[in-house]
Amino acid sequence: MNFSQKLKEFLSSEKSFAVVYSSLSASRIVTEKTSRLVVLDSSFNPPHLGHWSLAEKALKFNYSTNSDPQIAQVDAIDLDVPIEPSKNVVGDKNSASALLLLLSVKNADKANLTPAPFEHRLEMMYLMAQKWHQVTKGDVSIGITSHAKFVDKLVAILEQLPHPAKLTFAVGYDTLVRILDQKYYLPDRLLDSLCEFMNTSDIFCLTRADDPDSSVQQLQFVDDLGRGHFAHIPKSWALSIHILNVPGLKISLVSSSQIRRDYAEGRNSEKDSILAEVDNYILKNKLYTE
Ligand SMILES: Nc1ncnc2c1ncn2[C@@H]1O[C@H](COP(=O)(O)OP(=O)(O)OP(=O)(O)O)[C@@H](O)[C@H]1O
Ligand SMILES: NC(=O)c1ccc[n+]([C@@H]2O[C@H](COP(=O)(O)O)[C@@H](O)[C@H]2O)c1
Repeated sequence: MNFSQKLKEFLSSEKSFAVVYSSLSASRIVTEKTSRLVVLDSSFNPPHLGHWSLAEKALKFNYSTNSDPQIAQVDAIDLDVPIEPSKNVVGDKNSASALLLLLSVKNADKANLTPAPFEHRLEMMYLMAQKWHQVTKGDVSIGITSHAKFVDKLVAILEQLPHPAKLTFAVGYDTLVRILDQKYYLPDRLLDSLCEFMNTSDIFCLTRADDPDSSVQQLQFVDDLGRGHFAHIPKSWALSIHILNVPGLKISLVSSSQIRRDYAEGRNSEKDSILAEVDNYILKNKLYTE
């Protein structure tokens, strides 16, 4: 797939969101049957199995009981052994959910960080999307946004949905904390800025093992939120935040920056953290060599 033209068109347009690929026909991201669209927003630099796992868990999650139907089973097996995409993530039960891989060309914190050009990232996202569709049989699309903040991403995506669907933003704990950080909304109040977002969409959050906060502290943060421990955050918002900790999940240690360092230093350790197709692409195109 050649994304250069689509990327060029997007960057030179006034648009803040565009769909550049979909497993559905006519670049549709949802159908009339889709009740939930899971949005995985990232700089995909490169896409890795931590992203895959986050999407997988967000799609499998039971939002009505606030639980992961497979967590008991996952606990019972040896989580230290395989790090591979698991099969049949999206079964019939979840057939009304779809995944949107969203490339952010602007970041709320990092200024113009482009170790791999956007064309390459889109190609790698496409490899992940193809694999996702092949393994899970689920609907998946790829979008680009120029919005850095989630509140703005939500509005831009909703504007282009041909059918109404609930949006669930799948994020790691480090991102959840930043979504709720007042500093991104100044001079406005967090309460005013996020109210609509929290009332209309969900956040699915996976704990991260590489975070300075322990998994217990990460779970506690959302628990405290629901108890109204933060004066500037309404406790009702916790109803829209679903946090999941999978004990021993090795993939929660993976990060794009670590993978880039591993490639630059010629280590082989990154192979366990990305799809083989993405690994081949990185090597073929000599990405992250310095
Ligand atoms: N291993 C992981 N487990 C859970 N969430 C993850 C994991 N890796 C990334 N995420 C989440 O995926 C989203 C997009 O991640 P991002 O592109 O920033 O990846 P990253 O690997 O953290 O990148 P970088 O190391 O360059 O900061 C963020 O919400 C992030 O918290
Ligand atoms: N308040 C917010 O909505 C907020 C804050 C920090 C990062 N972000 C976004 O989260 C995504 C992931 O960010 P990092 O790559 O910095 O982990 C990016 O799209 C970034 O712009 C949003």
